[in-house]
Amino acid sequence: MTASAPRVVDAGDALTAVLGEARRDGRTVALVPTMGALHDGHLALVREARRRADVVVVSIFVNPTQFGPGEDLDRYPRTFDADVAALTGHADVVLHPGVEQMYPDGPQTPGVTVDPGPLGSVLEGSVRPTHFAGVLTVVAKLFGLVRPDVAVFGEKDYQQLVLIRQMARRLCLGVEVVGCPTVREPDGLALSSRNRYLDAEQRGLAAALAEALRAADAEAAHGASDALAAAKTVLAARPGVDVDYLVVRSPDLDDAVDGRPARILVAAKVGDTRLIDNLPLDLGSREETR
Ligand SMILES: Nc1ncnc2c1ncn2[C@@H]1O[C@H](COP(=O)(O)OP(=O)(O)OP(=O)(O)O)[C@@H](O)[C@H]1O
Ligand SMILES: CC(C)(CO)[C@@H](O)C(=O)[O-]
Ligand code: BAL
Repeated sequence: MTASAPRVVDAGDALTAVLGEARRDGRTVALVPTMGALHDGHLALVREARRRADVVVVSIFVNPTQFGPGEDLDRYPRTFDADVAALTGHADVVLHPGVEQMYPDGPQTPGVTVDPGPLGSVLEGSVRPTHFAGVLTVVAKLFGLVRPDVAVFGEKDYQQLVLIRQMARRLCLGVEVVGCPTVREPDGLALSSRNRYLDAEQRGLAAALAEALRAADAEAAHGASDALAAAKTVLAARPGVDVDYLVVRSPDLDDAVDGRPARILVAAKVGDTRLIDNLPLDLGSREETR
């Protein structure tokens, strides 16, 4: 049997019709928001969506409001036909809205921007100050268009996942936000659409991010400072990796406490390409382990 291609719709009547039909039949709907240039990390989210709902909608929209001035909005990879082909047999609907449909009154419409609060200004937000307002606003709009029962996001963008969970809860959006573990290359590099910007030498250097996180994991039983020190040692040996931040935080991104689960998060530039990664850590405490 040949797998059927997903139905491609924009944010107009066809979307309303296809979702209305599903709802009438009592089927549940999962949404996987993406910016396209799909890879196996995205497909893992789509498979999780399939496990959790009857109808799987994947949105492909390169959202201008989450890119700051001088960022890569114009050169962000756009591979729509290949994306639809990759989703064949996996997704039911591809939502591909136009910018004017998502922002009918212009991208910076006063009164419709979601405020990410203090967590939006740290870590990624300290380097990309308007980024999370753009992400949360477009995700809220996608939730409004699709009204999903479940929405699936990757842990690769961990701060984004925490903020979207907060938004869904605080705005009572009635959607279950599910996080999926990061899918990696064999050397540990987290799959990312931006990896295609890397040349061969940079690609080699980029593996240092995951290597540093693994080194932290190996020391985690000794507590947060030993874990952090191990990761720093790895990154210090790679001068071509320009670290923006390397921190250990609680799963909610508050300060980490030894003896508890935590996350280590890293962001670095390799050439002109900014990469992020993170890993869960199970922190022991020095007193217990020494
Ligand atoms: N390696 C990965 N494993 C699991 N999920 C991922 C991975 N990469 C991206 N995702 C998730 O896919 C969703 C869509 O992300 P997006 O389209 O921005 O892809 P991306 O590869 O993260 O691109 P970018 O290079 O812009 O960061 C997000 O929820 C993101 O966290
Ligand atoms: C969630 C998202 C699709 C919103 O544009 C984007 O930030 C992404 O791809 O992670
Ligand atoms: N995956 C996060 C999207 C962004 O960096 O804009």
